[in-house]
Amino acid sequence: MNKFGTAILLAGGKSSRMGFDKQQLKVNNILLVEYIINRLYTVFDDIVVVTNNSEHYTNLPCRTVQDEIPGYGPLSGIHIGLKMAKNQYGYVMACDMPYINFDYIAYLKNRMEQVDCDACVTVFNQEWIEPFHGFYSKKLISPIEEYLKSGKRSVFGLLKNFNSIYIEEEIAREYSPNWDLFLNINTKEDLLELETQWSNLNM
Ligand SMILES: Nc1nc2c(ncn2[C@@H]2O[C@H](COP(=O)(O)OP(=O)(O)OP(=O)(O)O)[C@@H](O)[C@H]2O)c(=O)[nH]1
Repeated sequence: MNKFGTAILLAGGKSSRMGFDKQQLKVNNILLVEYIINRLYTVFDDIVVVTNNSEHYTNLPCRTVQDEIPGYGPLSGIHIGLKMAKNQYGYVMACDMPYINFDYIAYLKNRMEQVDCDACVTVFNQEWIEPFHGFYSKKLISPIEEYLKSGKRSVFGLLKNFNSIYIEEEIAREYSPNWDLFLNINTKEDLLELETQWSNLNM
Protein backbone atom coordinates (compact mmCIF):
# COMPACT_ATOMS: atom_id res chain seq x y z
CA MET A 1 0.00 0.00 0.00
CA ASN A 2 1.23 3.49 -0.86
CA LYS A 3 1.35 5.58 2.25
CA PHE A 4 0.13 9.15 2.38
CA GLY A 5 3.25 11.13 3.32
CA THR A 6 3.33 13.40 6.36
CA ALA A 7 0.80 13.61 9.19
CA ILE A 8 1.05 16.80 11.27
CA LEU A 9 0.04 16.24 14.88
CA LEU A 10 -0.75 19.47 16.72
CA ALA A 11 0.21 19.35 20.37
CA GLY A 12 0.53 22.99 21.39
CA GLY A 13 -2.13 25.12 23.02
CA LYS A 14 -2.96 25.80 26.65
CA SER A 15 -5.03 22.75 27.73
CA SER A 16 -6.84 25.16 30.06
CA ARG A 17 -10.07 23.15 30.13
CA MET A 18 -8.19 19.95 30.99
CA GLY A 19 -6.08 21.57 33.67
CA PHE A 20 -2.92 19.70 32.66
CA ASP A 21 -0.99 19.34 29.42
CA LYS A 22 -3.06 17.22 27.00
CA GLN A 23 0.16 15.76 25.58
CA GLN A 24 0.34 13.82 28.83
CA LEU A 25 -3.18 12.40 28.53
CA LYS A 26 -3.41 8.75 29.43
CA VAL A 27 -6.55 6.81 28.57
CA ASN A 28 -6.70 3.70 30.75
CA ASN A 29 -2.91 3.94 31.08
CA ILE A 30 -2.34 4.29 27.34
CA LEU A 31 -0.49 7.50 26.46
CA LEU A 32 -2.85 9.05 23.90
CA VAL A 33 -0.19 10.74 21.75
CA GLU A 34 1.75 7.51 21.48
CA TYR A 35 -1.40 5.62 20.54
CA ILE A 36 -2.24 8.23 17.87
CA ILE A 37 1.29 8.19 16.45
CA ASN A 38 1.25 4.41 16.14
CA ARG A 39 -2.15 4.44 14.46
CA LEU A 40 -1.10 7.19 12.04
CA TYR A 41 1.85 5.08 10.90
CA THR A 42 -0.59 2.60 9.42
CA VAL A 43 -1.28 5.05 6.60
CA PHE A 44 1.42 7.76 6.83
CA ASP A 45 5.15 7.29 6.55
CA ASP A 46 6.18 10.45 8.37
CA ILE A 47 4.84 12.19 11.47
CA VAL A 48 5.68 15.70 12.67
CA VAL A 49 4.48 16.72 16.10
CA VAL A 50 4.18 20.48 16.61
CA THR A 51 4.95 20.96 20.30
CA ASN A 52 6.81 23.16 22.78
CA ASN A 53 7.74 20.05 24.73
CA SER A 54 9.83 17.91 22.41
CA GLU A 55 11.22 16.05 25.44
CA HIS A 56 7.95 14.09 25.62
CA TYR A 57 8.75 12.53 22.24
CA THR A 58 12.38 11.43 22.56
CA ASN A 59 11.36 7.77 22.64
CA LEU A 60 8.63 8.04 20.03
CA PRO A 61 9.06 7.51 16.27
CA CYS A 62 8.33 11.04 15.07
CA ARG A 63 9.93 14.38 14.28
CA THR A 64 9.12 17.38 16.46
CA VAL A 65 9.06 21.10 15.78
CA GLN A 66 7.87 24.26 17.57
CA ASP A 67 5.44 26.89 16.30
CA GLU A 68 7.40 29.41 14.27
CA ILE A 69 4.73 32.10 14.64
CA PRO A 70 3.35 31.21 18.07
CA GLY A 71 0.20 32.36 19.78
CA TYR A 72 -2.40 31.90 17.04
CA GLY A 73 -3.76 28.49 17.94
CA PRO A 74 -4.00 25.56 15.53
CA LEU A 75 -3.13 27.67 12.48
CA SER A 76 0.33 28.35 13.99
CA GLY A 77 0.84 24.59 14.15
CA ILE A 78 -0.53 23.97 10.65
CA HIS A 79 1.89 26.58 9.30
CA ILE A 80 5.12 25.05 10.60
CA GLY A 81 3.79 21.52 10.10
CA LEU A 82 3.31 22.21 6.39
CA LYS A 83 6.82 23.63 6.18
CA MET A 84 8.12 20.34 7.55
CA ALA A 85 5.87 18.12 5.40
CA LYS A 86 7.69 15.94 2.89
CA ASN A 87 4.94 15.92 0.29
CA GLN A 88 2.68 18.55 -1.27
CA TYR A 89 -0.10 17.83 1.24
CA GLY A 90 0.00 17.35 5.00
CA TYR A 91 -2.74 15.67 7.00
CA VAL A 92 -3.55 17.67 10.14
CA MET A 93 -4.53 15.94 13.37
CA ALA A 94 -4.88 17.02 17.02
CA CYS A 95 -3.24 15.30 19.98
CA ASP A 96 -6.58 15.18 21.81
CA MET A 97 -8.53 13.34 19.10
CA PRO A 98 -8.49 9.62 19.83
CA TYR A 99 -10.05 8.29 16.63
CA ILE A 100 -8.54 7.96 13.17
CA ASN A 101 -10.50 6.56 10.27
CA PHE A 102 -8.32 5.12 7.52
CA ASP A 103 -11.19 4.83 5.04
CA TYR A 104 -12.07 8.49 5.52
CA ILE A 105 -8.45 9.50 4.99
CA ALA A 106 -8.41 7.50 1.74
CA TYR A 107 -11.69 9.14 0.71
CA LEU A 108 -10.30 12.67 1.31
CA LYS A 109 -7.16 11.83 -0.61
CA ASN A 110 -9.20 10.47 -3.47
CA ARG A 111 -11.34 13.62 -3.63
CA MET A 112 -8.23 15.78 -3.66
CA GLU A 113 -6.65 13.89 -6.49
CA GLN A 114 -9.54 14.87 -8.75
CA VAL A 115 -8.78 18.62 -8.56
CA ASP A 116 -5.80 20.78 -7.78
CA CYS A 117 -6.95 22.08 -4.39
CA ASP A 118 -5.37 23.92 -1.48
CA ALA A 119 -7.16 22.06 1.28
CA CYS A 120 -9.73 19.35 1.87
CA VAL A 121 -11.66 19.61 5.12
CA THR A 122 -15.01 18.59 6.60
CA VAL A 123 -17.83 21.07 7.09
CA PHE A 124 -20.56 20.54 9.68
CA ASN A 125 -23.85 22.27 10.49
CA GLN A 126 -23.40 23.68 6.98
CA GLU A 127 -21.23 26.47 8.30
CA TRP A 128 -18.37 25.32 10.53
CA ILE A 129 -15.27 23.73 9.24
CA GLU A 130 -13.42 21.15 11.21
CA PRO A 131 -9.72 22.02 10.90
CA PHE A 132 -8.57 18.54 11.95
CA HIS A 133 -8.68 15.32 9.97
CA GLY A 134 -8.08 17.41 6.86
CA PHE A 135 -5.39 17.78 4.22
CA TYR A 136 -3.65 21.11 3.55
CA SER A 137 -1.31 22.05 0.71
CA LYS A 138 2.14 23.51 1.08
CA LYS A 139 0.88 26.28 -1.22
CA LEU A 140 -0.78 27.70 1.91
CA ILE A 141 2.48 28.28 3.81
CA SER A 142 3.08 31.88 2.66
CA PRO A 143 -0.60 32.90 2.78
CA ILE A 144 -0.85 31.52 6.34
CA GLU A 145 2.26 33.49 7.26
CA GLU A 146 0.74 36.74 5.98
CA TYR A 147 -2.59 35.94 7.59
CA LEU A 148 -1.06 35.24 11.01
CA LYS A 149 1.13 38.31 10.79
CA SER A 150 -1.98 40.40 10.19
CA GLY A 151 -3.28 39.13 13.54
CA LYS A 152 -5.88 36.67 12.20
CA ARG A 153 -6.16 33.06 13.34
CA SER A 154 -9.38 31.54 11.94
CA VAL A 155 -8.70 28.49 9.79
CA PHE A 156 -12.03 28.88 8.01
CA GLY A 157 -11.38 32.60 7.42
CA LEU A 158 -8.18 31.66 5.67
CA LEU A 159 -9.53 28.75 3.64
CA LYS A 160 -12.45 30.81 2.31
CA ASN A 161 -9.97 32.66 0.11
CA PHE A 162 -8.58 29.47 -1.38
CA ASN A 163 -9.59 26.56 -3.47
CA SER A 164 -10.80 24.26 -0.74
CA ILE A 165 -12.85 21.12 -0.99
CA TYR A 166 -15.51 20.99 1.72
CA ILE A 167 -16.76 17.53 2.55
CA GLU A 168 -20.35 17.63 3.73
CA GLU A 169 -21.25 16.28 7.15
CA GLU A 170 -23.55 13.63 5.64
CA ILE A 171 -20.62 12.07 3.81
CA ALA A 172 -18.35 12.19 6.86
CA ARG A 173 -21.12 10.53 8.87
CA GLU A 174 -21.13 7.59 6.48
CA TYR A 175 -17.60 6.93 7.74
CA SER A 176 -18.21 7.94 11.35
CA PRO A 177 -21.94 7.62 12.16
CA ASN A 178 -21.45 8.57 15.82
CA TRP A 179 -19.16 11.45 14.88
CA ASP A 180 -16.40 9.79 16.95
CA LEU A 181 -13.91 10.88 14.36
CA PHE A 182 -14.27 14.48 15.48
CA LEU A 183 -14.41 13.78 19.18
CA ASN A 184 -11.80 15.70 21.13
CA ILE A 185 -10.93 15.31 24.74
CA ASN A 186 -10.99 18.74 26.35
CA THR A 187 -12.04 18.11 29.93
CA LYS A 188 -11.61 15.50 32.66
CA GLU A 189 -15.27 14.52 32.05
CA ASP A 190 -14.48 13.87 28.36
CA LEU A 191 -11.55 11.72 29.48
CA LEU A 192 -13.70 9.66 31.86
CA GLU A 193 -16.25 9.09 29.10
CA LEU A 194 -13.55 7.92 26.70
CA GLU A 195 -12.06 5.61 29.33
CA THR A 196 -15.46 3.99 29.81
CA GLN A 197 -15.90 3.68 26.03
CA TRP A 198 -12.46 2.05 25.62
CA SER A 199 -13.07 -0.30 28.56
CA ASN A 200 -16.30 -1.42 26.90
CA LEU A 201 -14.29 -2.07 23.74
CA ASN A 202 -11.70 -3.96 25.80
CA MET A 203 -8.99 -1.48 24.89
N1 LIG B 1 1.03 23.79 17.64
C1 LIG B 1 -0.03 24.33 18.22
N2 LIG B 1 -1.10 23.56 18.49
C2 LIG B 1 -2.16 24.13 19.10
C3 LIG B 1 -2.19 25.50 19.44
N3 LIG B 1 -3.39 25.76 20.04
C4 LIG B 1 -4.06 24.59 20.05
N4 LIG B 1 -3.32 23.61 19.48
C5 LIG B 1 -3.70 22.21 19.30
O1 LIG B 1 -4.94 22.20 18.61
C6 LIG B 1 -5.78 21.19 19.14
C7 LIG B 1 -7.07 21.79 19.63
O2 LIG B 1 -6.75 22.66 20.68
P1 LIG B 1 -7.85 23.25 21.64
O3 LIG B 1 -8.41 22.18 22.51
O4 LIG B 1 -8.82 24.03 20.84
O5 LIG B 1 -7.03 24.30 22.49
P2 LIG B 1 -6.08 24.07 23.72
O6 LIG B 1 -5.36 25.36 23.91
O7 LIG B 1 -5.25 22.84 23.54
O8 LIG B 1 -7.06 23.80 24.95
P3 LIG B 1 -7.96 24.85 25.76
O9 LIG B 1 -7.02 25.78 26.49
O10 LIG B 1 -8.76 24.00 26.72
O11 LIG B 1 -8.81 25.57 24.75
C8 LIG B 1 -4.98 20.47 20.21
O12 LIG B 1 -4.35 19.36 19.61
C9 LIG B 1 -3.92 21.49 20.61
O13 LIG B 1 -2.74 20.84 21.04
C10 LIG B 1 -1.04 26.30 19.15
O14 LIG B 1 -0.99 27.51 19.42
N5 LIG B 1 0.00 25.67 18.53
